[in-house]
Amino acid sequence: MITVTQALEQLFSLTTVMPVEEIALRDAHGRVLAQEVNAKRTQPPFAASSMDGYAVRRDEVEPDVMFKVVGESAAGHRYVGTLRAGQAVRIFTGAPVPEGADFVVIQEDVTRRGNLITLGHNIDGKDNIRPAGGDFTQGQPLAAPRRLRPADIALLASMNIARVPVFRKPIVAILATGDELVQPGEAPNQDQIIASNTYGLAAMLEDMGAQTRLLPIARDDAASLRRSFELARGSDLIVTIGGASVGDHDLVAPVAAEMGMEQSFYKVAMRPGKPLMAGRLEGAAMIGLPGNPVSAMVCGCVFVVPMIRAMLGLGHHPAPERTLPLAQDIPANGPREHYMRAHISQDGITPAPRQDSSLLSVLATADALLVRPANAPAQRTGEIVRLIDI
Ligand SMILES: Nc1nc2c(c(=O)[nH]1)N[C@H]1C(S)=C(S)[C@@H](COP(=O)(O)OP(=O)(O)OC[C@H]3O[C@@H](n4cnc5c(N)ncnc54)[C@H](O)[C@@H]3O)O[C@H]1N2
Ligand code: MOO
Repeated sequence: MITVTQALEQLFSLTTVMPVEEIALRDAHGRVLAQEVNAKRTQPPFAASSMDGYAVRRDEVEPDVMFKVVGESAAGHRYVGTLRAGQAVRIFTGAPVPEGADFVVIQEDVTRRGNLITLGHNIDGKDNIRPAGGDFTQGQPLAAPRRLRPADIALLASMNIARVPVFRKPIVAILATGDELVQPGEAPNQDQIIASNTYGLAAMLEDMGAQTRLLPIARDDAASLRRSFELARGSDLIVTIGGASVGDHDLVAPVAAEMGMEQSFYKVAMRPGKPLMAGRLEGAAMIGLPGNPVSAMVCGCVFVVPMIRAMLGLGHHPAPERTLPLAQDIPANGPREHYMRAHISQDGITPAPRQDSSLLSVLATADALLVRPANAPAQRTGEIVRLIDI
């Protein structure tokens, strides 16, 4: 059996970076910027007032000094003309500062009578002016690759970039197998259960930027599986769920092999997730996840999400980890790396008491996967351990 790190390396080598497409800014949230883009303008394009008040000349600002108000500069409508000695221009937040002015007195520090203003006594040295280009200048880059967050979308809009080059979403076909499975909403017979991890994985991978296709559930026979694999054609990644172990009805590997799958590996020294397989099928990467719902979801987090990130040009990185102290003693680990469903509190991290890989209710209420290396010794409360937030 290979290690999780070795398996991840092999999975990355099965991936290719998606081609670039150009999309409307409105659709770009969450997408990965594929090429550096450059600001098409300078922001602000003019020196702008940051407050509502009066634009004047700094060298004339003193308590009790009077100015004559000669006009107005509003956002979108500048004052045309040059400010002369003894003059003030009424100005509003975001408006261009008139020629000749280099200071804005806020209106709270001014008394106005008709066209005359008198300055008060509380004026500090702050000019209340945002210089031209104070945010960014024309040509300023936004570097790629980068997953576009809401603040990036606002910045790109401000840069007047209406169309954005992004990596195409990888198309992921998700294929569940098993005579016992029916779709949510259907009526199972007494021996059947509901296909669950298909839906969980689709949600997880869509969150990461994939486009998923849920294929019809394949029955436990070679012909049905073959038909499902054929429906997966045209996808960039095929994720199968179940049928990966050693039972008489575990047909994924033999059917995929018969269809030409070049296998990279089978079985990883991890818990849950041991009967994981991967390879290449008709130009697409393929990963076969174990059927146990928690095993499939843990493998999704540890392997499939990093593959999607790699396909989106974000590099070859394992799921991000951090560390916390243990909130209780834990026993030694066995020979497989263990991804324990765990809870986080002020005291640190605590593994859930039940770790069976069928328990979705435990996974759904967990905060993290506590990562225990193979053969880790028993550890005491307060010792530092690794975890993946989920
Ligand atoms: N003799 C051995 N038996 C098993 C071994 C082993 O090494 N020797 N490994 C065990 C481990 S570990 C795992 S994990 C499972 C993986 O088995 P499969 O990948 O073949 O999965 P299935 O047998 O098809 O299903 C397992 C379990 O999960 C349920 N399932 C499957 N698909 C779904 C789905 N889409 N949604 C919800 N639940 C699903 C299925 O009904 C089974 O209960 O093998 C062990 N056995
Ligand atoms: O590896 Mo299985 O995924 O332990 O339940």
